Amino acid sequence: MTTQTLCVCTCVFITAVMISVSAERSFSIDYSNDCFLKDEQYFRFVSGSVHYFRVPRCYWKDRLMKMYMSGLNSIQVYVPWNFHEPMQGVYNFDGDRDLEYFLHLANETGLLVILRPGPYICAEWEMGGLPAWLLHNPKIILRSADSEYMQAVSDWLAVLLIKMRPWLYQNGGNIISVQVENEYGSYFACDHNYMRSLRLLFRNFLGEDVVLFTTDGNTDNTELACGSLQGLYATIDFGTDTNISDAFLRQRRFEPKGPLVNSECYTGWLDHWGERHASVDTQKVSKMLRDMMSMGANVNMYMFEGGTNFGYWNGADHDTRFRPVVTSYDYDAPLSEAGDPTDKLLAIRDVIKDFRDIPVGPMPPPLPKMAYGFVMLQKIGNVSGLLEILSPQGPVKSVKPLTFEEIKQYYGYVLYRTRLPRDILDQTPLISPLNGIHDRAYISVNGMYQGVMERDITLVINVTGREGDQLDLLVENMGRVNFGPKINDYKGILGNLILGNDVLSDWLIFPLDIDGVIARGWLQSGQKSDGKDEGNTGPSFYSGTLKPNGVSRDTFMKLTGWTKGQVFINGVNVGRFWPGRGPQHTLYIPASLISATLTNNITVLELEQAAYHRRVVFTDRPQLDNMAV
Ligand SMILES: CCCCNC(=S)N1C[C@H](O)[C@@H](O)[C@@H](O)[C@H]1CO
Repeated sequence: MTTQTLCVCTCVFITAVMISVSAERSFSIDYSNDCFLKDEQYFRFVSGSVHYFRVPRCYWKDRLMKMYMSGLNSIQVYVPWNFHEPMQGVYNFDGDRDLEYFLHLANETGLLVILRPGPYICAEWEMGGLPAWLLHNPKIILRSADSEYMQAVSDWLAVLLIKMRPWLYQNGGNIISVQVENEYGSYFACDHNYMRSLRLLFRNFLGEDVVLFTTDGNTDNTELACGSLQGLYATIDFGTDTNISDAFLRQRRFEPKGPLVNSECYTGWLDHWGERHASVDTQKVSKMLRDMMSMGANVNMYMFEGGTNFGYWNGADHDTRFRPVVTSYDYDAPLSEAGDPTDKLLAIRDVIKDFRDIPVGPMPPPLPKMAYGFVMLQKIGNVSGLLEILSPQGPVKSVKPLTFEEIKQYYGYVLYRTRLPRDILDQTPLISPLNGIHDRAYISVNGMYQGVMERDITLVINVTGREGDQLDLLVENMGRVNFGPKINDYKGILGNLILGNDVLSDWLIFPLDIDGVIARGWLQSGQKSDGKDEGNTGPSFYSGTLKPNGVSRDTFMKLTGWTKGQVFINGVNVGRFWPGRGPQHTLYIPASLISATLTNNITVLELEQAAYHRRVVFTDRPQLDNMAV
């Protein structure tokens, strides 16, 4: 047989296989029998939400296996646009961002996937998943047919959805359906042209036979009226505080035929700093699940595994005031933040087993935890004194303050510096007249800490000083609003600051590469350490070492006596701490960040007042509750 003949035969064989595979695989809606069909057979999904972007890659299989052993046949997963396109036109799908590897693991575990690529996802994630670089144009209308927004959306979806197409069930993958936008009916714009444009893009990139759907809250019909669209199957979301029959009646008004679907059945709820820890009663969750499954409904439990808002990724809500979400996304979910099965999971599994066969075998046990004990930290220096390292390119000079977005830094911290225009020997108010501190500013005069200004809470602070003294405001982005009309959430100092009768001007604005500097190990204890205790010199870095003990285990870091800041473990930003506000009092540290053999570096950015004892402790249990610190 000639090579050419062999090649032709091979192509024919592969084509035949692909046709036979694709011919057998299909996922669709059966409007006659009000159900989904998988390969032309009745199918009901029992699903749980898990966010790969909130779980270290090394733990994805662990969480997926526990979800499978719980009796789920599907998972539901968002795709945060800002997680994958940090700068416009720059894409990252590596490591903890390797979505296709996550899909592969789900497939390997026997789990189908309900994909929710947004482009907006809400999810208590920074700006609801939208990239902050969209805000370069202050006139942009997010989540609308705005041409600049739609161009960016189209470019992003071209990258993502072309990647996703082979993963569709009918193409041999495990994605059974794809959500367009997210609770669009809850957004003020109600722009049907926007939804029509998205529908066209999704169809263009994914083909005509994928099940596309929408999800909307259902407190009243306006949400579904603005969020649904012909050609996208309308589904709803609700929790234990909703009457199930009433809810599905509202879905039926928009989908008179087809499967009943609750796309977000809330198993718990999110936590904001300074508020009581949210929890949802297990019995209520079990009963709601049983009732819905008895009706033949398709259910996705939001969340099944919540995970963690590592780094700066938490979002915020803003109704009456700015309410940033905590680092933990435990969500009181069936799997804890650390992936441990809870009583809620066991109760849910007991319900599911009455409706479908669940895998035989034990539920994987909680992963071992380690109480590594105390670590003493040493002060390295304050932010104001480390600018040469933290801001090597130097400041941006501007008569008036510029926002984070204007200097093209999107997350973390920026230092704003100016000089006092005159002697102010008496306590003089420093005011942000337009409530323009977004979100917290830590204020120092000549390196001596004065206090905090905070969005919506502390708009005035009294300072004193002499003409020409250095006034520093370290401004923190606490996370962009992820829900509602204020998601175009600019950060930094918005508008001018007034000191007494003076408008402060002639600013030096320092972008800070804190994460890069710490990841490169350029900030170690003993370096520029001032050693002596010269009072509170404002936001400062502290570091110490956790000696290896031959064991690398999950652990929880407790910062009793510290005030507020950021933790880095071996150069990785694990998130914010704020024990004085709570309800979160420990930070989850996955074992993947702890070396069993090398000395572990612990770096803390303390924004306000360090613990006098300079100690932190690594314990074997989390504390996310309303107990005193
Ligand atoms: C406090 C307002 C919360 C708004 N978000 C709501 S209703 N939710 C629906 C939203 O679709 C989902 O991404 C999550 O954000 C969920 C809450 O966990």
